[in-house]
Amino acid sequence: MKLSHLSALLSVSDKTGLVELAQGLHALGIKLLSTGGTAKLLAEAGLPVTEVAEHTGFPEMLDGRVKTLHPKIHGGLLARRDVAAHRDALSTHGIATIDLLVVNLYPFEATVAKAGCTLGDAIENIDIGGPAMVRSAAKNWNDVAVLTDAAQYAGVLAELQAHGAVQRATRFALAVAAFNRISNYDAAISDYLSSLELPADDAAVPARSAFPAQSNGRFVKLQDLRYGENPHQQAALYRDLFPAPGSLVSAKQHQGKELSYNNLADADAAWEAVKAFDGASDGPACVIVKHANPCGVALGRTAAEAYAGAFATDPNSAFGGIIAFNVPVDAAAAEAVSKQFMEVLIAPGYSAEALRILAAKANTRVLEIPLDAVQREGATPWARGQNAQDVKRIGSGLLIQSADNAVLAAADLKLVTTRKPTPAQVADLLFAWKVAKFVKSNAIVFCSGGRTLGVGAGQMSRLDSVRIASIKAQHAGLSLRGAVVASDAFFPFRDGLDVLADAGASAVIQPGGSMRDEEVIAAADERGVAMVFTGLRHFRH
Ligand SMILES: NC(=O)c1ncn([C@@H]2O[C@H](COP(=O)(O)O)[C@@H](O)[C@H]2O)c1NC=O
Repeated sequence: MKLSHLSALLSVSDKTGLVELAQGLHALGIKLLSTGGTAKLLAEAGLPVTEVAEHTGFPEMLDGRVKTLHPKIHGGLLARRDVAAHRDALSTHGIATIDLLVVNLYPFEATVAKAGCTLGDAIENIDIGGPAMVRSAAKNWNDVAVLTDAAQYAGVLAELQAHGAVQRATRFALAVAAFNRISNYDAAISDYLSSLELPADDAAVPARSAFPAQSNGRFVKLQDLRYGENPHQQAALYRDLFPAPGSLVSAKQHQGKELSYNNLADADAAWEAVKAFDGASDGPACVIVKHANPCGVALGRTAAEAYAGAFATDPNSAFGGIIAFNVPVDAAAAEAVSKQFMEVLIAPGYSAEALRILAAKANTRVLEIPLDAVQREGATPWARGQNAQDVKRIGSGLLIQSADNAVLAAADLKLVTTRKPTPAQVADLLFAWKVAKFVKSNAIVFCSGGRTLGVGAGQMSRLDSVRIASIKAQHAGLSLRGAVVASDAFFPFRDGLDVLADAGASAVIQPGGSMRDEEVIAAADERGVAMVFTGLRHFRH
């Protein structure tokens, strides 16, 4: 097929797949027009290409700041082929139409992500001519196909080969993708510039705030949801433009009903909590979540053992829960969880046998989220598979904070009582503290032997959370004798300490910092309870 009346303008920073695309276009008879570096590459590949400078009669200038900003380019992209006056204007001024635009932009995002990026480097990587052409072509999508991503090349080439033209629906989709790309590009520029402190000169690396003067959220829709938190609310699921490895939005669903809004919210709570335990160093962990709170968390030698511990904490609440593991689910774990009704099961993997067993629970949503790309010791929260920031919507506003990614070690604990916790108690205190972080405030978590025994969540009074946690343990038939307790924030009075000591607790972990710390420490000493302070609070609202 010869499409010799068509011409394509190619101007790309990232040259991936470019030669193959240009070869395909050339084979169809499409004329190639290109900017300096791109033209050079095409010419080296033996393709006949006209340089933009030759086409416009104007040299590229100002270190490439002006290359394609010319009426011969923008006229060729913007002219409506169905309007006689546009066609006349083109012929009066000797402007040829451009039917296909292939552009990707200077790598601004990658440049500013590098440590040591100077203000000057950042500014030089703001592409001007590229986005201008993309806008022109995308506005005139009825007549021009605009490609802004190498992933689009093969499909467009195949359409040209099959139909001799790019289909209308494809041109529209390409235009939408093009506007999304330049909108994301401009948002990245705005984020960068509005977050920095102007340095003395352009050769300096500017200091940047994590909270830019304008926040430009960039999210991509994954799916519409049947409804929101309640059936009268509409909802959809979005992912970050660049999701962190091991995050819920990258889940593969093996089976089960469509995920609902509440399923996703609870699944995220369960997954983030179980991921806090490293399968390699902590061993298998299982978290069961109901209404965004863990109702059971346990470690075990196997996934099945971890599940048994988590389930035993609160079998009533576990019904219809979300179950998450930090290690692959084997047949034994699949058999074990299959005995209960669960909404969602999440794990980094499943054995073939486990998937076969779970298939019998056809409605259960079974999600797989690989954890291999997560770097436990990664330099950034993103590399560690965590959000760097938390965002909460308030009336006409947002609250943005750095995420609560703090992790505590035994060496960080401050002993405040005469009685010292044993090494086994210290391990349990750290386990309880990790769990408390994922429980809504006021959070109280009784634990022993690497498993929860009673969880008090979301109460307006800390004392009530202690009472509820101990009552729940009683209902589950679990003794709290010798248990350890984590409190997400300090005890304001000794009463909470007294209730947990009455329940049988022998060691407590809490931030400290109350006006009445002395009173609470005295109560612990009086009751023979060992207590450590973390100096760190884990409020979760
Ligand atoms: N200044 C211009 O008129 C201009 N026109 C196109 N560009 C960009 O130049 C790049 C390609 O340059 P080259 O073909 O020289 O390697 C592309 O990323 C394209 O978006 C421009 N560069 C910057 O604005």
